[in-house]
Amino acid sequence: MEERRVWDETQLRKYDVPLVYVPKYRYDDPKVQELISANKPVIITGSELVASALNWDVDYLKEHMNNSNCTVIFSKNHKFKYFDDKSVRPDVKAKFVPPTRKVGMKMAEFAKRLREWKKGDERLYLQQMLNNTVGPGIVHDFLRFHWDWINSLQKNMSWGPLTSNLLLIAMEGNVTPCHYDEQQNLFAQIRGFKRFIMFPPEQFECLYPYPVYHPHDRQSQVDFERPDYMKFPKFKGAVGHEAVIGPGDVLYIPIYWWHHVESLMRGGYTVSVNFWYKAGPTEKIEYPLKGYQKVAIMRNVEKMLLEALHDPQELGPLLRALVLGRYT
Ligand SMILES: CCC[C@@H](CC(=O)O)C(=O)C(=O)O
Ligand SMILES: [Zn+2]
Repeated sequence: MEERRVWDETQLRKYDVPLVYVPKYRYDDPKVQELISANKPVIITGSELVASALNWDVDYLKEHMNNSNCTVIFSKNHKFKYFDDKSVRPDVKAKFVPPTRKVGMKMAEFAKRLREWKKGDERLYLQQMLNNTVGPGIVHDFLRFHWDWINSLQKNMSWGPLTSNLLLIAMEGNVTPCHYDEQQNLFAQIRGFKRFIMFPPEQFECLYPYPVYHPHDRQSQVDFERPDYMKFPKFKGAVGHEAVIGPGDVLYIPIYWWHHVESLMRGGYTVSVNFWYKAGPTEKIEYPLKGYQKVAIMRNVEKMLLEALHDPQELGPLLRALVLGRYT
């Protein structure tokens, strides 16, 4: 049946990227397991995975997890580009300008800042791992997640262990720029609507990730709002897979798939919980290798060459000498 639209296209940001739609199926439809085992994205409805948390708004969370110290990210614009400057070399870190800043605060303070936010203020994005500092009310809701469904999925897909559940509370219009993760992800939407634009690992060449040693490792260098086609010409060839999810929906984001994520403009703040799983063991290696396996190989080659060469500036010339006129 035609579902009632509670959002419209004007709430989506416009990018110069052709899009195809991610399919949507009920959780008990065999297509869901078929797509997930093929590492393809799918919107899963009716799973009731986080039905016990559909009442998680900031007032309820303030009530039941106010002893937790939550990580809140501040940004001067709507983009929250992830960075990790802990593991980078001192010379790289010295040159790096972090695009956002992290502050620890209680849920009550976050709720207050959300309420009192006005145009021109830094935007906020709460990104906090659910841990044993949450109150008994949250534990109660968490224990009532539809674990037997997701545990059977984890087992059938021979995924590794669940590593974490991240609670995400974003202001309307917030954007997490395009990046990939090295974990399987079941992304559960609780409040508001989020839009994903995803690209398979095979489109690595269109998305130009930062060097592995950079704080923005795994993030695309392409600014979707103002793509630099001189520097990133192959971005013209990118084709995105679009999914818009709302309360009760779960989106499967396959490991190594690129994803740009935004909370719909004028849609109010959004609440989500993700489920990150380590990859399972690779059964039989089949040739030709899959896109994601080649990405993993390229990451290892970069790391090995950096280890051997020491100076990142030497990596380009060496790889050019290795490849140009010989493998091209
Ligand atoms: C820090 C994680 C943010 C999330 C995207 C989003 O909801 O803004 C994501 O990228 C993921 O779940 O992998
Ligand atoms: Zn991600």
